[in-house]
Amino acid sequence: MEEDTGALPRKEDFSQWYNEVLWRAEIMDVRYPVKGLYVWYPHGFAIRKRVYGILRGLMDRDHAETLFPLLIPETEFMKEAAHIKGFEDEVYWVTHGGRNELDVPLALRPTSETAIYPMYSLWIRSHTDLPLKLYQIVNTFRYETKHTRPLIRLREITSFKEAHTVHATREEAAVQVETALGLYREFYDRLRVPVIISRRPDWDKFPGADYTMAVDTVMPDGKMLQIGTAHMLGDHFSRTYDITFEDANGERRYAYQTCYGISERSIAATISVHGDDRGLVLPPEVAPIAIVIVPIIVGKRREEVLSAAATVEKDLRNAGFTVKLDDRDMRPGAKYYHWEMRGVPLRVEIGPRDIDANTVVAVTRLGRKITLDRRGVVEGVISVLAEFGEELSQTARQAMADRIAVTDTLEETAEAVKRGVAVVHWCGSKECAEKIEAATDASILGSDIRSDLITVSAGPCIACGGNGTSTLVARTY
Ligand SMILES: Nc1ncnc2c1ncn2[C@@H]1O[C@H](COS(=O)(=O)NC(=O)[C@@H](N)CS)[C@@H](O)[C@H]1O
Ligand SMILES: [Zn+2]
Repeated sequence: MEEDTGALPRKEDFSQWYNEVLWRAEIMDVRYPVKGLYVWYPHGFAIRKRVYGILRGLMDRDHAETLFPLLIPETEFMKEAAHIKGFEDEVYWVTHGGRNELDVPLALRPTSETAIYPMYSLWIRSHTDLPLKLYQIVNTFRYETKHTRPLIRLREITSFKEAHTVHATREEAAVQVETALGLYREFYDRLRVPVIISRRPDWDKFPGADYTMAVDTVMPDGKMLQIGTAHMLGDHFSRTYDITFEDANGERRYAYQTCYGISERSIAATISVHGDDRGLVLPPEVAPIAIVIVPIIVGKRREEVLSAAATVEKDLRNAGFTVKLDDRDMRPGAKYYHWEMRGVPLRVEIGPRDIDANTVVAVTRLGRKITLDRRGVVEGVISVLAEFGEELSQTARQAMADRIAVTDTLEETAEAVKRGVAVVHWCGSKECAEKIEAATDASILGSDIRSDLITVSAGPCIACGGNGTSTLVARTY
């Protein structure tokens, strides 16, 4: 890859910072000649592998992973009216095989309900087949007409985790939606990314769903990014795709369903929330390299320092860390710059003084310097990295808290959404929503808010004075 040249834009110029850090930290190459499609650099792919390793670990607790075809026949795709309406402008179609025109055009899956549910109809017969909880991690395709952005708004979503569950009752499906939200909260806790959960207004729900619960985070520019959704599908799709089961009394019943998805926006959020002016800052759990060892070579003790560094590298690797010993013939400062850009959480420096004192110096990516006893270096590193992870969580949580404002008037709200999310009382009516969105140049994100940073309350709608409940208003990606 191209070598580092010059400083990054400051993080407060977030848009430029984000674009530049993607290539300087070797995450994505955006030069692929199809709009909305991008290429994973190996370093970015290694981060993706760890992020989705965490997600798989959580999903595999009580889901089974599977894989459905990419191509969906028009006959199946066109069955669910609301679903089609929501996706008809976004679907890519395959119309030819070679020079032969296909008798049935095939959709590239924008999401997989219409690929999966005809098969669920064949598989599900009895209540003993329920609940069925499957997921897949695939690429999906959406002909996004808004501004595309790497990891954030793609035409090929390369890392689309979609879960599709089937239940005997609406109540059980509703519980599953809550379970999915708990799983997403746990996933984002592991990425040290703070989230706010809310229920999307009806006009923003998933096409064909009863309701949509969304997981959002505040980005450094104050805009909200939707980084996960969980949908209650009710029995809409089971009636369309004839997913029925025989209940305990032998009655044939329509099933109730949910689906919930996460994409590489999870990685966009991790990069954006934790990064700083020197580049990536990665939580230890997702860092391809957790520790870089930099030997401080002075004068004639070069060999001694290098061999001491190699021993520490061996000890840390045997303890299970991914460690890199950077023995390149470069100034230490240039090495620090290189690894800070790539978000390595911990640097361990070893020089002649450390050998004599039988210590090593640990420096976290956030600049905390700790001298560790050489003998206890593994235990020392374990606790420094644990504290580092906690520090990331707290810093990110505080940054989000600083961008949440409770506002009582349209004017205050219009101000607040310039730098973050406003919590207002809204009566739930469409006309008031339009008034609020027009006055603030922002969007109603949702009510039924779940966040320990926000106290939900009732109060006069800021547009009409009627009975309102706490609702999020913010600019969005
Ligand atoms: N164009 C896109 N690029 C990147 N991520 C996207 C894009 N569109 C949606 N997402 C992400 O994918 C998540 C799931 O997409 S969705 O449309 O809301 N839901 C579904 O497709 C359901 N079938 C859940 S599996 C969204 O919450 C959002 O975080
Ligand atoms: Zn109102």
